[in-house]
Amino acid sequence: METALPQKPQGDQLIRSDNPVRRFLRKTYRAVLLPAFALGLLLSMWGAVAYQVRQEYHSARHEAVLHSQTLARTLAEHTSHLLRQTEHATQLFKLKYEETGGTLRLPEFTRKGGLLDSLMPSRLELPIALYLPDGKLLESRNGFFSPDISADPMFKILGLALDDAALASNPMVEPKTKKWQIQIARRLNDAKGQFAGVIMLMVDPAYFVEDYDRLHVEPNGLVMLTSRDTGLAIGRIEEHLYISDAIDFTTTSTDAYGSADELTLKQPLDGVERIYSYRDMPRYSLTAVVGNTVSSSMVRFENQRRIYFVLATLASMLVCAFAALLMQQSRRLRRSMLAATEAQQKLRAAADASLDAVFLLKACRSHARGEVVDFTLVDVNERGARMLELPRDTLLGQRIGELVPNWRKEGFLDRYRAVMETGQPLEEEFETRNLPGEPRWLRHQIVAIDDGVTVTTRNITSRKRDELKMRQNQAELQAVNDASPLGLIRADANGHCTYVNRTFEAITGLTREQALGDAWMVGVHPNDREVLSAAIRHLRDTLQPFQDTLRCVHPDGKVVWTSMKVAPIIIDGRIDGFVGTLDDITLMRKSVMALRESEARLRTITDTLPAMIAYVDEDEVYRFNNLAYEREFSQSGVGMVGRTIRETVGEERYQYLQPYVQRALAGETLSFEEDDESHSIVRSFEVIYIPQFDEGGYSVVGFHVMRQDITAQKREKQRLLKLSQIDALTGLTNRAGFLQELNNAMAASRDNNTMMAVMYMDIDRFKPVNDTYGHSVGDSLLKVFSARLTHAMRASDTIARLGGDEFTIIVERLARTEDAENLAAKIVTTMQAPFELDAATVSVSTSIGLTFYQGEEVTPAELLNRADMLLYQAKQAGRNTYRAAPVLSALHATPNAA
Ligand SMILES: Nc1nc2c(ncn2[C@@H]2O[C@H](COP(=O)(O)OP(=O)(O)OP(=O)(O)O)[C@@H](O)[C@H]2O)c(=O)[nH]1
Repeated sequence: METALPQKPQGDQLIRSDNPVRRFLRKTYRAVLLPAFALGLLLSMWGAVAYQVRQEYHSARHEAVLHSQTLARTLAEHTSHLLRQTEHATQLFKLKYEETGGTLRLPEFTRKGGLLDSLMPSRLELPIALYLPDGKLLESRNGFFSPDISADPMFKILGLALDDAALASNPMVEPKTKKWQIQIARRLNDAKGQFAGVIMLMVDPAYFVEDYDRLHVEPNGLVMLTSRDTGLAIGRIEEHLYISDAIDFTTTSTDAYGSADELTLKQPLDGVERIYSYRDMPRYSLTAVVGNTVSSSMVRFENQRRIYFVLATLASMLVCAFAALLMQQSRRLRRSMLAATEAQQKLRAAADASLDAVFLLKACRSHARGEVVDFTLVDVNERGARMLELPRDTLLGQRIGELVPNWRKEGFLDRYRAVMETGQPLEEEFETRNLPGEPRWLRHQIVAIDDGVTVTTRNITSRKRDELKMRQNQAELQAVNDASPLGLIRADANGHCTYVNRTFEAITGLTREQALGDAWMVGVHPNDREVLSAAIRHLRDTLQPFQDTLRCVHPDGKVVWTSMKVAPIIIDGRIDGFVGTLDDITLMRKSVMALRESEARLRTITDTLPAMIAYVDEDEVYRFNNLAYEREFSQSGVGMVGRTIRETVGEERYQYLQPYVQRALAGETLSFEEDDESHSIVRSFEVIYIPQFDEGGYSVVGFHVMRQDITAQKREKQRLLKLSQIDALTGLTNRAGFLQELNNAMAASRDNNTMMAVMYMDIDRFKPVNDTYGHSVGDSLLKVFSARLTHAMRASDTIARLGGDEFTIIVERLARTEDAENLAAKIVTTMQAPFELDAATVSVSTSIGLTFYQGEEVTPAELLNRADMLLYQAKQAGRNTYRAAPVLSALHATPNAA
């Protein structure tokens, strides 16, 4: 919670609300101000430097001009002096000439150590000539002179002039020698003062400039004499001599620093820049010019200027660097201000958007002691206003003690004051009923600010409810875990135990505190700890649950057998921990062991029995079988336990057994016979299925099978049965056998819709035979009668002796009734022949009752009775005949008779 929550838009917000043009101008102003200031500073500085350099330049230039001028003056004075000396030489000649009455000649005058040498350096060997008054050359020395100068203006002037002044010509080029010369001439007078001729000397100006070294001209400096009238000039630079007739120059005589004559060549002599000055020699129309090179004249200035520029450059760099630094700092400051403003706005927005109610409170102090007695609400966000259920504007400026009842009583004032005094923030959660609306849970954060506190409040009622719910769930989960019959253990990814339930404590004998961390391993039997290592490896390799049996050992040595299951807790494909369960199987294991012993005993017993015994579960899978069963059904020595009946007995036999199996699994105890023709001999088995119910007796969980070979018993039974159905005297089927056969024949007739016949016959007057010949002869007659009857019938016919002298015959698959009647007639006839007996020959006859059957609804007894009735009718008809009729309509129809 920050200490300030601005109420109004700040400066940057105002800027943001400006129109784009003003914003652009402000930005431009901010961007340009500092660079412009730096630029102005640089311009001012460089302007000052330039001004100073310019001043220095002019000063240096002026000094250079003055220096040149001094040299030019020296040159001019030297030249003037020499020329004046030349004039004096002419004057001396004049004087001597006139003294000698015009006899002085040049040799005399110019001889070594003569008059001329007294005035002029002899080494000059100045050309000298003496002209007659008519202008003709009288004599000359050291040079060429024109032979006639009568037309020369200077000669004319001298001829006319009366004064004694010498005339000097302008510098000129002597046409013949092409040398530059100054002619100095003086009038000679004779004794009468008449014009007697002219003495003339010629001076080569080169001489003046050749005397260069005296002037101390700077290296590469120029020394020059020039004629203002002719433009002829002769100069020297170092060892080079320049002669020109086209030197053009201008002169300036004043400048800002006082008088200084400077000369400027319009056409430079060479590429070297010089500062020239001059000195006029008006008498000779000459100007002495001296020029020093700028490089040598201005060397001090150049050094000075260089220093100025270096210093100015350094200063400029400093200004630029400083300006750049200022701009950078300005940008940073600007960014910081923007960031601060933005952060302030975001903070405000965050405060308004916050899930928390935010209150900014300023301390109210008592006048007397300055003690904090209340707090004024300086700012509050929207959520805070909603919490107090008042508009925000209304809340601002109000005292919190008046806004929230019981605020002081519940100790908030003291806590706020404590936060202010200690500076330590306070965070607490509490339930309040002081605020409008429902009672609620609040989380309160109090932070000290300057002379107040900020209070951040969040409604955590729902979270508190969730926590309560979660604690309830945890308690429930704890109770469930503790009530679980399974021991539960939770371990982290390193296998360190973090939780066990009560059952785990009971199984391992360790308390929860003892089990945490790695200590729970001591509860595992030392020989089984490798199982745990294997479990961890398995889980890490496969991420699949692991199950095995594990022994736990209590501190007192008691061993508990458990079934252990461990599964990894996988989060994002990585093992985050493990959850394991321990199931106490000690009792079950004892039961299993006891069961195994019992089963072993049972197996021992049942293996000694000849009967085949097995147990099949509800899935028709063998769970037990004895040795006899295995011998009967095992294929290739493969055990049967775990295999189904279908797999064991084969598909064909299973189809036969399936109905019985289903009946047994439906809860029926049943017994049936099963014939086995799979071997070379046909064997019969008696099979008994006894269902096994679960403990409650409600559902069938399987059935017991008892199977024994009854082939021998069955054969004996059949033999006895057969014996019981045979008449001992005649070997024919007796009454019981006949009734069985009759029953079978009637069923076949019905099934096949075929007709059959039943004959009931009796020997006529048999009693007299017994009476006459004795009972044994009677028996013999019965035997022979039976044999003759058997002979007369087909093998497929059934012939029986019901008793006494009564016989019955079953004829099946009759095509017509007539066939049976013909058979009856044939029997009657056959029996009429005498019977040759051992003791006597006896003649008897027989009577037959014949009836037919083809699916009618009559019983065997009724059918037989019907034949008996027809026999009676045959007897009544006088015997030795037969009577035939259908079984039902016989009473109403007239029976056929032989
Ligand atoms: N020898 C001998 N006689 C028998 C046997 N069983 C019954 N009898 C006699 O057979 C005689 C049967 O006589 P009946 O059929 O009643 O009389 P019948 O003389 O044949 O007279 P009708 O049948 O009316 O022609 C009786 O006298 C019986 O005692 C027997 O197994 N052996």
